[in-house]
Amino acid sequence: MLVEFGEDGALPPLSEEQKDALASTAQALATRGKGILAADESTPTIGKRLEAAGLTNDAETRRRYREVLLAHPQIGEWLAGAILFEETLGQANSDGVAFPQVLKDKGVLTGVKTDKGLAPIPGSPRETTTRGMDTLLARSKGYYQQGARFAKWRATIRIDAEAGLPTRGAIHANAVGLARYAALSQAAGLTPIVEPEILIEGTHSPELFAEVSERVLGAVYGALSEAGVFLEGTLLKPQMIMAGVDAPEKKASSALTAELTLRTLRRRVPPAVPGVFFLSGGQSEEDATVNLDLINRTAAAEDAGRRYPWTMSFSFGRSLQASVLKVWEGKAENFDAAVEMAGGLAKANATAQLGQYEGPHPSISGDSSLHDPNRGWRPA
Ligand SMILES: O=P(O)(O)OC[C@H]1O[C@](O)(COP(=O)(O)O)[C@@H](O)[C@@H]1O
Repeated sequence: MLVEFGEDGALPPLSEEQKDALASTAQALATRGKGILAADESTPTIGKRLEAAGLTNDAETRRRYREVLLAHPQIGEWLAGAILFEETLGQANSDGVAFPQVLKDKGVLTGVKTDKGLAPIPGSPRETTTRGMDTLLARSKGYYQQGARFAKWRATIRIDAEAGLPTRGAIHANAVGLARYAALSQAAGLTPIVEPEILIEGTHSPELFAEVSERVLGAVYGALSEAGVFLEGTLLKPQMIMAGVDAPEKKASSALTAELTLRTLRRRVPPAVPGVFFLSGGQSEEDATVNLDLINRTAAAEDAGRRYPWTMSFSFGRSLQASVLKVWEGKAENFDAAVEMAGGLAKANATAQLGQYEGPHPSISGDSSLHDPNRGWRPA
């Protein structure tokens, strides 16, 4: 039975049964040797990618493309979950099987993007908060009925040291927003993935990226605590720590990324959280895999169980899709090859979760990336 608001409008505490269900979803998603496919791009975002590949951004093309991503028969060996956009939740594959059922049949949990995109903060328009809170509880209950068991909500933080960004106000507003989202998702039976994405756009050094990440994660876990969120029934989706895309020293080495990412997580993520699932953030497909692998190898060498209690895996969007889209080209005759590519990318990253990735990488080219400089706010 899902929670209703009390007469005073407040959320009653979760029952033990509700907590058990939320925690077991989080634990299933955090299964070692598996990760999460993020195929939840909103219509404008997927539109940019489809249009760049010469395809039309209509509902049927989006359905056919999502079918490619979810069709591999062994996908459940490498993916514990897949995050869908709400439109996809209500669509079916070409045999008429609803996508949540397609995933269930393969042992993959269905997730859903529950945010409604970004809006500029009045007075600091290069910073954003995330939209969709007013309808979140009702929508989340509906998504649960459609088969979703976990949710994702993306907040973004921009670094621009010269302009004084991020502001304290933006960090606070986004932390509180993520905490409210997490509490409402749990009330609806959905395990929340909390995503405070620190944008890669900018000239910042990896060290500044790490410093900002610590501030942001500190604020987020403080707000989750204030909101009474049950941490065992949550997951974190952060960015790996690296240089800004326009930094003079453009590419941080994988070793530095692993070191700073692990240090940041160690300092700020409570052990009660079962899993940390990195976003790919516009890295090339191969870089994302190599970095995930090195993070897990480094953690293992440092006594993973003691210092890093969470599963560290992937919740990649672009790094699991760029080559798939290139192979598919929207053509029926490329379906099988594109499905193989989707499976190959998922498998490579599942191996990297175990710190056992040896290559060669299945992507078309090492620089296959869908980096998009406008992933902060854009008009809806
Ligand atoms: O801008 P949108 O449409 O909300 O999409 C944001 C995308 O960012 C992610 O949160 C992370 O994706 P990447 O791995 O491509 O960085 C995806 O889950 C999601 O599809």
